Amino acid sequence: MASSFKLPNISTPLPIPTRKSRLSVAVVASSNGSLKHHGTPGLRIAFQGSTGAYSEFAAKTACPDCTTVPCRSFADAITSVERDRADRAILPVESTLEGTTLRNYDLLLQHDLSIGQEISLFVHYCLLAMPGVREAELRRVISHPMALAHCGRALSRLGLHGEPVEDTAGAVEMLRSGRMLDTAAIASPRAASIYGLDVLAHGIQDENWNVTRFLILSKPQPHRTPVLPKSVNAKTSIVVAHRGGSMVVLLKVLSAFSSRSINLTKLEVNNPSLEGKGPVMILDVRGRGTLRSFPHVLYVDFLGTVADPNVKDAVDEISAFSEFVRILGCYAADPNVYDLH
Ligand SMILES: O=C(O)C(=O)C[C@]1(C(=O)O)C=C[C@@H](O)C=C1
Repeated sequence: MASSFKLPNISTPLPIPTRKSRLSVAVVASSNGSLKHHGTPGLRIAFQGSTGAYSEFAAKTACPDCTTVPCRSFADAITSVERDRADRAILPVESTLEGTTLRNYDLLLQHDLSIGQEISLFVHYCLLAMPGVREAELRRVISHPMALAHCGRALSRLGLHGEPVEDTAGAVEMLRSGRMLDTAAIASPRAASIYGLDVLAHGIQDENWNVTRFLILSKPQPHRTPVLPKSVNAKTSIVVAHRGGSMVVLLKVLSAFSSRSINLTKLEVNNPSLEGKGPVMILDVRGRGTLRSFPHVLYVDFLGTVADPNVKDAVDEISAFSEFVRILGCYAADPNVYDLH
């Protein structure tokens, strides 16, 4: 049965990224010029990893005055917000090299947090080693699995075996504390300077255009519609769950948006059964707060807010033919890609 669409839980809008943060972040893409820049001192943003992780840098770029809260896992970062140990959690959700990080989307779907902000970072990877260690002395490389995957060509060229650890900065910390002289880490130049390591090679990612998009999540504030400044382009993220053939639903979803001239910025089918995996679990935040399972879902991001009747009509139409629709958040679309210098 189709779920009826109601206005979603939407969090208070989060601070919009500054073009140049205290960390000397250079904005590479041009700003649309309409965003206001401000920070929220004292805001605590939970991230997965150790100080110096890319996620931490993304949080600091999005909100320069925030305090970052390191967590062991992305799930812990979410729990920190649920238990009021942090105000926000930041999750990487897609990268140009690997596509959508489905594991983090699963977390997003299984918890009652809303997306309040997005930020995209150029991710430049460096090969780091203990001071004085030369490339020829290296036997292995440790890093976050995503970083190892993004630097596959460099690893083969070096003839080095990659071993996954929790996060990029955690790998650097391990080198430092274990005084590992035969091991390198893949991490950011910022992590190298925080932990006092040498950078043996810069920009070792397989592709130059290596961008990771992060979402900043907060507890939803019930019955609040987004209060986004008029000058800001709003973006909404939804998940659409269905049981029938995903192609039919896909076409219907496209038609609901195209007939109203609503621009999509993301459209992805997640059908885990194709890889022999279990169903997608989604927390029904509007119903009994239970986890519901669906064989496949669509992730859709589009420009606009549900406060706009045209957008609301589109979502109502989708709700009428699908099994379940959840609004994941409505936030300021950020056209920039930020760079780490
Ligand atoms: O390990 C880190 O530094 C992270 O912030 C995590 C993470 C990820 O999970 O994708 C973030 C961005 C980079 O693509 C590599 C790793």
